[in-house]
Amino acid sequence: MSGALKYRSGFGLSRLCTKSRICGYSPRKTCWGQLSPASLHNSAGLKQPWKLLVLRTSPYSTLVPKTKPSEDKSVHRLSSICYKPGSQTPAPVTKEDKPSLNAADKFFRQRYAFLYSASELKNHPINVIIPEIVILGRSNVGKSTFINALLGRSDAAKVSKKAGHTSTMNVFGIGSPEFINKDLLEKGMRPPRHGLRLLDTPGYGFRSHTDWGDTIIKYLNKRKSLRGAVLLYNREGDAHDADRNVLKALAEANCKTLVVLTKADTLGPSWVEKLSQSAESIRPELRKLSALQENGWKEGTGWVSDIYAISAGTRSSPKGLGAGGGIPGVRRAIMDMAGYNLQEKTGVKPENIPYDGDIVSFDDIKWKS
Ligand SMILES: Nc1nc2c(ncn2[C@@H]2O[C@H](COP(=O)(O)OP(=O)(O)OP(=O)(O)O)[C@@H](O)[C@H]2O)c(=O)[nH]1
Ligand SMILES: [Mg+2]
Repeated sequence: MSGALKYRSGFGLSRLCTKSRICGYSPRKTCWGQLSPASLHNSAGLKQPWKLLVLRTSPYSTLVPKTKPSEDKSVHRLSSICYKPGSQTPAPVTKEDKPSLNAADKFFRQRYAFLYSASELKNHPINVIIPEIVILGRSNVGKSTFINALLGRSDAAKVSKKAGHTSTMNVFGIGSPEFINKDLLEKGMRPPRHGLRLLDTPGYGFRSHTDWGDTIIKYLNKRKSLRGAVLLYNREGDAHDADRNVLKALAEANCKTLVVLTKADTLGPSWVEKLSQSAESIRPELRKLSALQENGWKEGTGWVSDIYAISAGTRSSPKGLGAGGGIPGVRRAIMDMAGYNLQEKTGVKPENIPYDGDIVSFDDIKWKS
């Protein structure tokens, strides 16, 4: 990721504003289920997502209560379950890790707002400056639960035992916008209210719809503010054809990819070995895929070689895992993918360095699907 602009923060964050991604678009219809296309509705059951957007982007203060009754305090603040290549045990959290884990923790918990639901690419409002991270995975793998855990809450995204619950792309704004380069805002544009956007998506596979997949594939290829994808695998890490198709789509779109194994708590006392086996089985697939790409989607640059694990949806976990285990490490990895530099020393005042990269175009809203 080439950085042209750098801000320094007051509490240990800085953001690298990157040049826009350029990627080809080839429509595919192989992902997101085999069910017959249904007429798409947004999460409130309305057929006009734009109206929903207007209704739900009410002033920020009404979206985030001052008291946080549902704040989930079960996640240990600085835990991380990260399997580095060749290692059979998770990398220990060291003293040096703590400031960056802490900074990511603050950023994610600081503020959030539900912004809008979109069932088609053209329903996504223009966003030229706030980095976006999309969460992908099979139906029921735990995407919505994962978003709640990242935010340190239990009620932001709707969770269900029933597969296929999330049926639109639901977008959350999080963190402070203080490191975003506001120079890129055109006259009349609203200043950013968040530092990052997270997108919950409908799952693929069981009870999914082809239309959902088409929309997401278009989003991966066209959205210039997209900085990366978190691909959730179930705990066994067993890749289905649907997972492979999505990985291929990410590779072809040259979208930076972070793999996270979910539901680690269900693995029992030998979770360390089982997760290690999963990580070791996923990496060769990623390597095989990146060998076929000529667009730069390689280990390290195209996909993150560290594989993370989490147990997001439960308070009781096997020994050593901890309730909500691993979430803080993933928060930091997401911020890294989004272009934030968490290694900066704290207490440094913001500093502007002129942007010399491409100006991100304004065209998101004009695309027709
Ligand atoms: N034990 C355990 N259960 C989890 C975990 N994460 C999610 N779940 C459960 O898995 C089920 C599905 O979770 P969701 O977050 O709704 O899954 P999803 O991927 O958003 O599902 P769709 O929106 O249908 O694609 C729910 O019953 C969650 O409580 C986890 O880490 N551990
Ligand atoms: Mg969901």
